[in-house]
Amino acid sequence: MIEKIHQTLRDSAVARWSALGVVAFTMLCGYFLTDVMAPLKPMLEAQLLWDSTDYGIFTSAYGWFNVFLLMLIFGGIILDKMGVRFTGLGACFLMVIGAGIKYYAISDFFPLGGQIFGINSQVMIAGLGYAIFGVGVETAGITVSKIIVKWFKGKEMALAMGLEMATARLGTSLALIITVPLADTFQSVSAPILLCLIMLCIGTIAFLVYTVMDRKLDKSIDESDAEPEEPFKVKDIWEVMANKGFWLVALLCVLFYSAVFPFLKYATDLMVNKYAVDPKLAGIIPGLLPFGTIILTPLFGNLYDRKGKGATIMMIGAIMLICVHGLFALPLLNEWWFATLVMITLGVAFSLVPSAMWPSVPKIIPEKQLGTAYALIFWVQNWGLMGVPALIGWVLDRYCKLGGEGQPAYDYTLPMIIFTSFGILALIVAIMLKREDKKKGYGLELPNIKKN
Ligand SMILES: NCCCC[C@H](N)C(=O)NCC(=O)O
Repeated sequence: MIEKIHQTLRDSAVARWSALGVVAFTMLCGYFLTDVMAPLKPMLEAQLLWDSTDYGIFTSAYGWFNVFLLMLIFGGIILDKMGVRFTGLGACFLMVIGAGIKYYAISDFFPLGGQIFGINSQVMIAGLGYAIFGVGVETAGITVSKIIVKWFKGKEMALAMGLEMATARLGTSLALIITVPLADTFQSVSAPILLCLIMLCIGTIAFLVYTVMDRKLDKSIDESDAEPEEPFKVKDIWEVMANKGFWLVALLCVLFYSAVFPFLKYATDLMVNKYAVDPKLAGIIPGLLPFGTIILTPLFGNLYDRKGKGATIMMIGAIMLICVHGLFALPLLNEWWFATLVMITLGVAFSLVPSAMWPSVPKIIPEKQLGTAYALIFWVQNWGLMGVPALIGWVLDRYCKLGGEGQPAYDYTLPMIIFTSFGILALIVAIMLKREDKKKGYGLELPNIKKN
């Protein structure tokens, strides 16, 4: 007798890779807006009279609601309770609303000159928009992670996560490379933000398409013999939080990402001030970083899927991070080509750690708690994404200003020492995670693809 094999839609390679393509495009649109203001820092200072502290406050707004109003944690609970379709669409709408407010604040329609809590009202309103957008894009991020686990568990999960991150980071590269030329062409700082707003609307339509695919997947799961998923309960949060492996991943995440994403917000300015790169071209060098990760993150993800060694990969990434920021801090070879080489190395580190870290979470946490676990990790990470840019902006204004006509505005040594320290702490945590894996047998050093 021929045994009937009950398949679900995720067993179709075309279906699962198409689903990935659609949600990855939505994330690309989100990442574009996230980093669009970074290359504009010198323009914001020259045209809108912002200083580094204003820029730091605005950039830190990304995490205001996620951190203080616990929006990310609510997002994770909603995700586990209501599912990916409802949560993903809600996240897209928040991104569009936030981007709209940010555009209004930077556009010519905004009345200049006011203050809110003693801070430039333009900075505060742009920050409000960015804070709402931050809730949307982070919730979209955890939703997409859960979507990938749903379609790819036991298959090419790390490769899929790597490809999703790679696509999303195309958005970061676009932001860093095309923003200044676009603002110059239209003679307007707000023109690139308007483009982001349009792209976010298209990204929302793409997610709507995904909801149709997701419905079909659920239907095929219902019709198969697959075990039904246990429903999420609030006590699951405490279970996740009682897990030491979870905390180590969360700590590694905040330390590692604090040395990368906030660094990117200042990297264009670093190129101008330390390496004397023309401000019009300065975004190209940091723009190479996400570009490098576009190729390498899926490559390392594929390696993890097939060969394992996840904990070791994270340690190597942390060591490279320390070397890179150390080299940026040293008064050595202040040449654009040297900065480019170091930036490419950072791209390798920035591919290694995420390609192993995100697919390791489902090895530590059961699937029904994954939304909450990713949300908690993103919440911890958001303390860094919020606090570090504000800290660096303040440090620049307070300790790094250089005087004199024709001189660069800032000495970046101290900010780069701060970023190096995050790398050192990340390495210590990565070593602890490897030890914990040995003790608890999470399987971080084992391949993800199960051989039948
Ligand atoms: N510039 C985008 C910030 C996204 C942060 C997000 N919480 C995250 O960590 N995503 C994974 C990644 O490596 O991009």
